[in-house]
Amino acid sequence: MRSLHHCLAPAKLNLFLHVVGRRADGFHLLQSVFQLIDHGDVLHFDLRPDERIVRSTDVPGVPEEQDLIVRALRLLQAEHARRHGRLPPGIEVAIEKVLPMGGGLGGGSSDAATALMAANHLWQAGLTQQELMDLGLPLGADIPFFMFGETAFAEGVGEALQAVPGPDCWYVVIEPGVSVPTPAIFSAPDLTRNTTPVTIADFSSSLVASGKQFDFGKNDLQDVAERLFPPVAEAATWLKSYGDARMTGSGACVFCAFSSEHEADQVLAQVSLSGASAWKAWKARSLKSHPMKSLLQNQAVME
Ligand SMILES: C[C@@](CO)(OP(=O)(O)O)[C@H](O)COP(=O)(O)OP(=O)(O)OC[C@H]1O[C@@H](n2ccc(N)nc2=O)[C@H](O)[C@@H]1O
Ligand SMILES: Nc1ncnc2c1ncn2[C@@H]1O[C@H](COP(=O)(O)OP(=O)(O)O)[C@@H](O)[C@H]1O
Repeated sequence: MRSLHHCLAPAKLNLFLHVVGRRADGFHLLQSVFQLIDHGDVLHFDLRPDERIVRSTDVPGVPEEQDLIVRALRLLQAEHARRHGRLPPGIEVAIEKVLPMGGGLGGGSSDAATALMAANHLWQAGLTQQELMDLGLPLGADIPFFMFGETAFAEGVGEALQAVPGPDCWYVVIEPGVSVPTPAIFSAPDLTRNTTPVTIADFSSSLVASGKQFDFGKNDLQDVAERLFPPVAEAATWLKSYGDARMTGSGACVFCAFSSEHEADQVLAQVSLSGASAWKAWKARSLKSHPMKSLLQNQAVME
């Protein structure tokens, strides 16, 4: 096989995100539930006649050499060479960028995870899921989750993952029109860093009690993001009139869950009437499993 086209790099939402401590190196210890949704970037991969990793699409603000996709593919190419004694062919990657940067949707990490899964297959590199997760972690804390590929309770900096049942629901997501740099949030002096740890059972029993998991906990990064980036606060306040709206990741996007597509459509119609021209709003459905998993299984059958 020489190509893999139309590979989704889905976004994630953090259904809650607690900061429970700090590591000796300054990184923050988190607890979160990560949920995949059916909205994301679309990537296309073609093997090359030479050994170069090349990005054929311009991504504003992200030079090719810094792109997480290119960096991830080079890491895997080197690992392949270490294991098999030769460099595999290069790859040309084209990106249909849909997800905003600095949106808390994990776009860059998801792109990198999809690229690693696609290249592992195209090159027949043979890395296990755990080996791919370990390879990706230094590039971005969310990369292991995307490779894990199902709703997960995450601890550590996001690398310790356990599957949990996810809600089947629709989300309205608002991009408030600002990009939030993650370091600005974690370095804020007023960030709450000592939330009492919860257990998976606490989270799961909230589903049994309420029939929905999205009203569990809170996003500890939200107060700081709202103070530093007022458009985040404006979008969150507006969306809160329709349910338990909150921010994802370190921002800037805010989301609210609904049990039907119809309810989500009704809220989206109100966004259009709100007059907030800087906002971009869309709906997405929760995903049970990463689409690359079934794509790769089907491709394997077709070979
Ligand atoms: C908080 C999350 C939740 O998903 O935010 P989003 O990126 O999705 O918004 C992620 O774990 C973000 O992880 P990651 O994407 O790797 O963060 P980076 O941008 O590389 O981190 C930038 C900087 O933030 C600080 N940082 C990051 C993660 C963490 N757990 N503790 C930290 O203190 C570090 O100083 C780091 O150098
Ligand atoms: N392929 C990529 N897509 C998006 N961002 C990328 C990519 N490669 C590197 N980056 C860098 O990662 C940063 C974080 O982007 P992203 O993961 O989309 O946001 P967030 O972590 O807030 O969800 C961007 O500002 C950009 O500098």
